[in-house]
Amino acid sequence: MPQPYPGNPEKGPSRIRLHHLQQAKDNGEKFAMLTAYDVMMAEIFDSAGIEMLLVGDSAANTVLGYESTLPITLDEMITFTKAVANGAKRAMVVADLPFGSYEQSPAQAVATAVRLMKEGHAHAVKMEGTAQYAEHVQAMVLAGVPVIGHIGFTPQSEHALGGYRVQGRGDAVQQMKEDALALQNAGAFCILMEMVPSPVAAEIDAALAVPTIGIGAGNSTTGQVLVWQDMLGLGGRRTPRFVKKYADLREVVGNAVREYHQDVVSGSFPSAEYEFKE
Ligand SMILES: Nc1nc(=O)c2c([nH]1)NC[C@@H]1CN(c3ccc(C(=O)N[C@@H](CCC(=O)O)C(=O)O)cc3)CN21
Ligand SMILES: CC(C)C(=O)C(=O)O
Ligand SMILES: [Mg+2]
Repeated sequence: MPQPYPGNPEKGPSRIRLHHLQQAKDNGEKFAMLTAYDVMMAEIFDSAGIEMLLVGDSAANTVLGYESTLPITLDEMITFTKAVANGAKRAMVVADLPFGSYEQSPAQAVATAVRLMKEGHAHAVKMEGTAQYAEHVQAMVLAGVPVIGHIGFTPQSEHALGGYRVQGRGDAVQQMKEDALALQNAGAFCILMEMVPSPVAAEIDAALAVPTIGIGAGNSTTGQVLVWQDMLGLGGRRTPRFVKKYADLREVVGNAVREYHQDVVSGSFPSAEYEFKE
């Protein structure tokens, strides 16, 4: 992947587009995606060189506090997407199609994707689903919507899948490969695989012409994605095993806020430098 700023503002594309991601796959290079749900984190991730920002329906968990991704609405997703688009100068902004907003028909999927692009200013959408959703992908692509297919563990189907578990073991491998190929052939520009055994993800990546993104899918996918609150250690809840924790923001924020509280109750904040004079 061509490297952006920091330190290298001249080199690299001003906006990550589909062909840059395809080039990464073709050249054996990698790219990174992080979730984002608001403008400030979007700005930080964008300036740090993250190629793709995912406005995940994981906002249901990380922002709204639900136990699953099922309750988040399209209107809520549009609000978060707008905020992220406002902070993303270079990164491609991808929005999840939330549960219930696309399954009924290709037409419903198009209408939802159009709202995420027209009102949310997303550059692309991601849809959970198997080969049975190929027609949905085809209809969105025909309408000018770049689509990422999300296979493997698809959290919107947790109740159908029997909980949060690794997918694509044993007999399911061939089916998963066929799903990936069908979604690619329907026009998906990228396939995301969640909680898939690494050798299976590697095999599917090799079988596909388009780039892949992994989360809990090993090191052979073209790109990787993590939920930012997990990788920066903000989430207090148990984090999945595939998460590497790069910071402990829960501790950083907790300490700073405790200090502020202490300063206020002791009367040491605000001191003179924070006051307005007459
Ligand atoms: N904060 C957060 N991080 C995520 O990665 C994430 C979300 N939310 N919400 C939407 C989906 C749901 N995902 C998840 C959430 C939890 C596990 C999890 O608890 N995994 C355990 C158990 C796996 C098992 O039972 O086999 C693990 O140890 O990895 C996995 C994927 C990934 N996405
Ligand atoms: C975990 C990623 C892939 C996702 O779909 C989300 O954040 O909603
Ligand atoms: Mg999602």
